[in-house]
Amino acid sequence: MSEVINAVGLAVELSGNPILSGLDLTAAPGEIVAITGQNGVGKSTLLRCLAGLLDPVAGELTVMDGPPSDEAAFWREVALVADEPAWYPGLTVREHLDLMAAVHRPPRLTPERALDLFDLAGRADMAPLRLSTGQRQRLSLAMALVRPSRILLLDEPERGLDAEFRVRLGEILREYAAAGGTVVMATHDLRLAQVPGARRIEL
Ligand SMILES: Nc1ncnc2c1ncn2[C@@H]1O[C@H](COP(=O)(O)OP(=O)(O)OP(=O)(O)O)[C@@H](O)[C@H]1O
Repeated sequence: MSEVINAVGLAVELSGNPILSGLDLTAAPGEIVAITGQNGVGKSTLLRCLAGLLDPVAGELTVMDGPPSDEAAFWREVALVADEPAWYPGLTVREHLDLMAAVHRPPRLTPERALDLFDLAGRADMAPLRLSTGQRQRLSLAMALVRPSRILLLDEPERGLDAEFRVRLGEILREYAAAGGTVVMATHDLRLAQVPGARRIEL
């Protein structure tokens, strides 16, 4: 199986301070890689690097066919859920999902299926800003999962989620990987990091 992410000897600095050094990481289609470690160890920094939002100062990094780049062609294959997205004013929860399904063809999930899977059916006609924190996080994840992608990058996807939904999230990620996708997530949830089939990397 050929890897879709390959980092060798990666080093990253922020404002001249070394954050990561000598980091090796691989991820193949069908894999879930869970990056764990203490606050400030560099998990989000690593994800930003994999997303092409931050350039390493040393090492080799390949994501799919080359170095990651913050360009439309790259983002067509890569879905990132990190900070809360900017919600479109005037669009409901359902319409945010409709938008994803209309733009990214063919959608992985219909908006109706996503509303069910992410327990948002009862909130479909509300504006996202009227949702609770955990419901907004579920909408962020649902929008990423409606789109087709090869790589899913998640920064603390468990943020705001209740214990029951965290278990479901593990199942959703397993399904994504079983269909050939690659998940790389930074997490503080050790149960999520140990979802069957996940490989854990402690920074
Ligand atoms: N602009 C910056 N300049 C210098 N250092 C920074 C900058 N931004 C972040 N850092 C430092 O980089 C380190 C790594 O931050 P990062 O957010 O990647 O950690 P993390 O492992 O994701 O932490 P957490 O578990 O708290 O989310 C931290 O020590 C942080 O203080």
